[in-house]
Amino acid sequence: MSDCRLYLITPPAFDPRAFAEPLKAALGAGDVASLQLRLKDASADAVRWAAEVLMPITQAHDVAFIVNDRPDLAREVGADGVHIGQEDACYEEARKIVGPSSIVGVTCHNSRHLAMVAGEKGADYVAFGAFFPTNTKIAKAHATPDILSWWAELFEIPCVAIGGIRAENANPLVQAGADFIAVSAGVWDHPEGPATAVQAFNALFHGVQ
Ligand SMILES: Cc1ncc(COP(=O)(O)OP(=O)(O)O)c(N)n1
Ligand SMILES: Cc1ncsc1CCOP(=O)(O)O
Ligand SMILES: [Mg+2]
Repeated sequence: MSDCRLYLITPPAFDPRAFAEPLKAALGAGDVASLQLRLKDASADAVRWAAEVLMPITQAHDVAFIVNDRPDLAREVGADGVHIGQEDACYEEARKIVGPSSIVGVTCHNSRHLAMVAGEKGADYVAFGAFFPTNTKIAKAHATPDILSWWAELFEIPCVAIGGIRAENANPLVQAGADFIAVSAGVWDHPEGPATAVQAFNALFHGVQ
């Protein structure tokens, strides 16, 4: 059994009240560590409203709620943390806004250098990807599992694998030492529904030595 856990990313656009149902199904189906609210190009009010609807659900399941891109909104809505990319607020600014006890995660693409810099600054996790083709985002980089095994061997800070991951292709990433597998379409667009996808990921994590 591995210690790897699921890190869900919301679909790119959704109606919060309608999304509450698949979210409850996913979180009720098995272990999920966190949910990232990722609403690109949405207004601040849309992010606030989504957080208001979704956070009570994540809290009820003991799932961390992370806001993408916007440390200011993460703080305002009382999220557990923020995820920042290389073109978002810098680490220092994000940390200053969300405070010392909130989660700050940093995109590191396929770069060992970016990951070491983020870790040195105090990031709570580093994210590598994209590992597989994805329609969710035009990915800037392609990562391979060796960056996960390199990181896991040298550093204690958790690493996240992201990009086109489904239960069927995740095994090499789990084997390589990913602490979290970040997934959007692989859960929300699963042909048998999000609950089946969450179960399949957890079965994989439990089966890996
Ligand atoms: C867990 C996780 N990893 C990577 C990303 C990508 O962040 P970024 O590079 O800033 O791109 P956008 O997601 O903002 O389009 C992420 N969101 N989450
Ligand atoms: C946000 C992000 N960053 C790199 S790939 C990606 C998309 C993740 O979504 P999916 O799991 O649907 O590929
Ligand atoms: Mg970003």
